[in-house]
Amino acid sequence: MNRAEKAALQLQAVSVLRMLKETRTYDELAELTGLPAGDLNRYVNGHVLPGVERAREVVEGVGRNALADELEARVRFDDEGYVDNSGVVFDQSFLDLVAPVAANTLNFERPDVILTAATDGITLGAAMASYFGARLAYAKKSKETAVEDFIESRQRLASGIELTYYLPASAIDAGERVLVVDDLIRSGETQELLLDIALQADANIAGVFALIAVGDEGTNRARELTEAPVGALSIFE
Ligand SMILES: O=P(O)(O)OC[C@H]1O[C@H](OP(=O)(O)OP(=O)(O)O)[C@H](O)[C@@H]1O
Ligand SMILES: Nc1ncnc2[nH]cnc12
Repeated sequence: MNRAEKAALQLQAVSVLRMLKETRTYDELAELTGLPAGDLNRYVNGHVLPGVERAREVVEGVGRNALADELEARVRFDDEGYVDNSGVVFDQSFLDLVAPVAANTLNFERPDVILTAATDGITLGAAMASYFGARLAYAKKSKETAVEDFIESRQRLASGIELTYYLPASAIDAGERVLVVDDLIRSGETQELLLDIALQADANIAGVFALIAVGDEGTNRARELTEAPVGALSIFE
């Protein structure tokens, strides 16, 4: 880890602690994290930064569970099991907290490009790209104007409807490491199309990450298509 990465991790831990502090007293935060309340006060108020190892424990341990709880509190299911995740994908600062937690706990290789699907994957993709210093590419269901060359991937869904995603061919170079992300994975059809686009670009897959997995169909499908790590922050049955 270089110095900038250490500093990013330390600041990240402060952000996680501040988010947790919003709904807790310092004593409750001390109980949750196992850290002394006085230290937590100094971190939250920005007087002192946690050491790198402490920062890692906060981001990887408490951070992950707390974020998963927060995510679960923010999403709503309708009567037919569809998810309203606007409380999550519209909140860039929440997503900024997700990126390092995902990276630290799922052990992806550092990507060159984050690949996602318009529309709802874009804000998570932007947070991940910013964290890794990677580019963001998003495939769309229609062709972007003035772009000549596209990679396209088409699939007939169980419903019989055909779904096509298009990505400007210049968005990914051969040999680049691509991390595929999305807000939600259910059937895995979208991830399959994104993985196909990355393979058409002769890229290497670094991993597949979703905020929310509804059941395990989609993640299992992705695991059949790549040996890279596949995971989600929260799984809903
Ligand atoms: O695993 P799957 O069954 O493929 O479902 C997941 C996909 O569905 C949603 O996108 P949607 O197609 O609704 O487009 P949107 O982001 O524009 O709403 C979601 O953002 C994922 O991309
Ligand atoms: N919002 C949503 N909830 C559940 N499954 C989905 N598949 C595509 N969009 C979805």
